[in-house]
Amino acid sequence: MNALALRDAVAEYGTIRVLGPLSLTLAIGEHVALVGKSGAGKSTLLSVMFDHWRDRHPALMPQDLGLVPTLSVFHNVYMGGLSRRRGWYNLVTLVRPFGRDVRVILPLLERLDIADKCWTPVGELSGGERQRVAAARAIHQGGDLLLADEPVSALDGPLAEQLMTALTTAYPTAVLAMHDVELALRFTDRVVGIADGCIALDEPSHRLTAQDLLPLY
Ligand SMILES: Nc1ncnc2c1ncn2[C@@H]1O[C@H](COP(=O)(O)OP(=O)(O)OP(=O)(O)O)[C@@H](O)[C@H]1O
Repeated sequence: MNALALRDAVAEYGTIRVLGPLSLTLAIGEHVALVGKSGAGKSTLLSVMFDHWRDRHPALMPQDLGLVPTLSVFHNVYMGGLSRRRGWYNLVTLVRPFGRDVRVILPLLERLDIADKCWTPVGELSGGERQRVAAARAIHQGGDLLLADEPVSALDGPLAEQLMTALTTAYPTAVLAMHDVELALRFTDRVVGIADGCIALDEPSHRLTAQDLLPLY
């Protein structure tokens, strides 16, 4: 996979420009945090990346998670790999999952500390549990590139760290919008600060402290 580049990207809602023009190159193997205050344009930038790099089949973990509340945790995670199976196989799975898929998905749920909810409908889970299901689905999808919007916003402490570890280990290249700057600095290689839809800061994480990011807020 070659480097991923955006050149003079813009996004508008109606006649109002909310992003760009903005250029950014992402090296393969790089974990990048997008930081900035609410409304700065982080989600918009992630969706521009998703559209622009669609041919790389990025895994997307959207802010609203996009889970199906009536389906079980297992089935929501299984959906990450839907395109790998034939239609009939997916239909049978809806009624009676195959053992080989359970043997793949259950250990993933165990790693994220949510295996006990495997057969629970997602609509009955807490916000933090749902976030871990969405992360498991993104990991189950597999691929080279992850785009995640606030993937650990409903978690804190060890669970947030566990999820950040799982996501950054599963995906060699990732862009993660994050509001927890301490976590962003610890788990990513590079921080891109967004302000008013433009890049206000772009530095390797090891050169930054949380204090350096304060002017973005
Ligand atoms: N559907 C929409 N219609 C019109 N304006 C929108 C829409 N979605 C977002 N915006 C505007 O675009 C700008 C950027 O929003 P965006 O969601 O990208 O910010 P963000 O940095 O992700 O914020 P947050 O941290 O709160 O999620 C904001 O001014 C927002 O009001």
